[in-house]
Amino acid sequence: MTKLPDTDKVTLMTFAGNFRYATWLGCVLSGISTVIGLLPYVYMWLAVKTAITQWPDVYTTGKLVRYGWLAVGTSLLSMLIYLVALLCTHLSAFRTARNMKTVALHHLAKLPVGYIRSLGSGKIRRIIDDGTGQTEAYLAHQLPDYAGAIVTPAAVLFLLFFFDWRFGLISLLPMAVGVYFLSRMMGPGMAESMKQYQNALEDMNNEAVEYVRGIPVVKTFQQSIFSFKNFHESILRYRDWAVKYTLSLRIPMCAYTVSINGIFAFLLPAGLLLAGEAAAGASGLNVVLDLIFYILFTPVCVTMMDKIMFTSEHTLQAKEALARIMGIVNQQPFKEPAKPKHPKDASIEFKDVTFSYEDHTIPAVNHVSFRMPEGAVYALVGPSGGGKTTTASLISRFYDVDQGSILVGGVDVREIGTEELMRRVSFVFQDSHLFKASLLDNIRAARPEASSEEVERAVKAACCEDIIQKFPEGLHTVVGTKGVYLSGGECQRIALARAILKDAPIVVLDEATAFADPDNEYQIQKAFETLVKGKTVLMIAHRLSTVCKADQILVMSQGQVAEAGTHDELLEMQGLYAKMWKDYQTSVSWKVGEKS
Ligand SMILES: Nc1ncnc2c1ncn2[C@@H]1O[C@H](COP(=O)(O)OP(=O)(O)OP(=O)(O)O)[C@@H](O)[C@H]1O
Repeated sequence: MTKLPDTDKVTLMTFAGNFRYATWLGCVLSGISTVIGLLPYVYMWLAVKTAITQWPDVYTTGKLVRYGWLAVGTSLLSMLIYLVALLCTHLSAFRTARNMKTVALHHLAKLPVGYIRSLGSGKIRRIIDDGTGQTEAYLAHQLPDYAGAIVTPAAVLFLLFFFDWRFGLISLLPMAVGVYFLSRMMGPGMAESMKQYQNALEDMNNEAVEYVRGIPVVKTFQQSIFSFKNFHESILRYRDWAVKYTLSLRIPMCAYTVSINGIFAFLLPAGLLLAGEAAAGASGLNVVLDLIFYILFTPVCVTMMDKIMFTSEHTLQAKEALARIMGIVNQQPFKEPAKPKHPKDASIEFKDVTFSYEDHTIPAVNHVSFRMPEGAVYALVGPSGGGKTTTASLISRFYDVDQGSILVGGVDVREIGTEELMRRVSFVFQDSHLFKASLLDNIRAARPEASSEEVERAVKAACCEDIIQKFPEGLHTVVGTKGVYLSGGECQRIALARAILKDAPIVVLDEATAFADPDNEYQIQKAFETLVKGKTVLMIAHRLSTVCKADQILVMSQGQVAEAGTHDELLEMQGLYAKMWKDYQTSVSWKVGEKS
């Protein structure tokens, strides 16, 4: 895909590229097919007329049979043209959806991790996956149908007035009333309703994902009602919206349906009246024959109006889906420096850093300053919600600071090119994610150009050999398929192999041993020692035993560094750390079943 034009000029056809001609061709063909599709009604009526007027010598002129075949032929021709039309629109629709997805996903990869987290995976999936699906269905089916539906009125009007203008006028009257109510339903309020509809669905998606992710916790703690609350509330919000929306459409929808389906109620009495006036003879018969035509033909008008109504709704849905995808595409990635600078070493310095999450008034990190020389091991500890994870994530620019600056190797992280910054920092998260790919590819994600030998060395250094040996396909085993699942601790060891392969000079570790059993923890510690050798390490830990040997321990509380020093210095201070240490000692000495 070439570069996108300005946002207000972006339409679905922008993503179709040259395939837009296929869409236009499909729409024109659909219009032609619809007009040809009206002819069978005319031929059927001509056949009926022939049968009545030439009775009993119906077959002598051969007209009846000819009209019959013409009705079948035009009907088949209309279907064939429609088939070709759909073929064209499908080709373009698939291409458009693919391009939209590619553009959105490529752009998403450039956006700050913080933005992606704030959006939530349920919402992202709905916007990109469902949004492109909606536009695909719209371009493939609804747009050609719409093209047919808007071409039809001209032909319909012509036919309505061609046979008997009086019946034409009578048929048109209820249709005009229908159009009036249709326009009331499709007004500007409808666009707003579509927005609310998408919002409610996205909310429900996010909450559903959160709920499913939390099911193990729900089951363990028997908290079904409590944990279902958010999901339940999002369903209730959707229900309220749906009920309000349905009620608001109740009157115009009923009036619309009654008027367009009520054409017969006008036609029949008018037909009787006009036939009565024309009295007996040829003109009376003509009126009856014309009436038959209108009775045959007006259901086509009803179908046409319905198509216009439903397509208008789908047009708004597709527009809204495009707007939401463009919302992601227009999100600016962090500005790349015009002249990127290169860090001179692997030191880290926080200079009076303050950061608040969007829509939060209390800063998660509040005037934090510290300096880590190259090769130092620092630990972040402190009560939950103290700001440890946020502090660590600011180093790799998951978010940009509000005040102050973070220097890596003496250079502000905003002046380092994103790729270089990513190369210099390895992040091992609490819940290390493995892709649904082979173990080899999972480890190689850190450095795609790494050879198999380098991956094997990393596997050995991260003590992952036992994991690999468990599977007959070894490193080529695909995670997440055919019952191949790894425990939390095993995932972390693979993540450590990934980080070892990356060999970045700075390592940020978030709760690396949190999910591990004793055996895994031992292996993780061994892998961890290999990983951090000669590196600058910032480690977040709850288990204080793992941070005793750190060069500096920063105790974070309410977004600030409350205390800093070595383990011994902090114990001497008799402050927050000393209290945490005492609590920790008590907790490790607990024995199950022992009375305190
Ligand atoms: N994505 C987010 N959006 C809004 N607020 C957040 C977000 N992540 C964290 N916070 C808030 O920022 C504050 C600091 O959170 P942070 O996760 O950094 O603390 P922490 O010390 O790492 O906690 P824990 O030890 O429980 O992981 C908390 O008040 C938390 O509620």
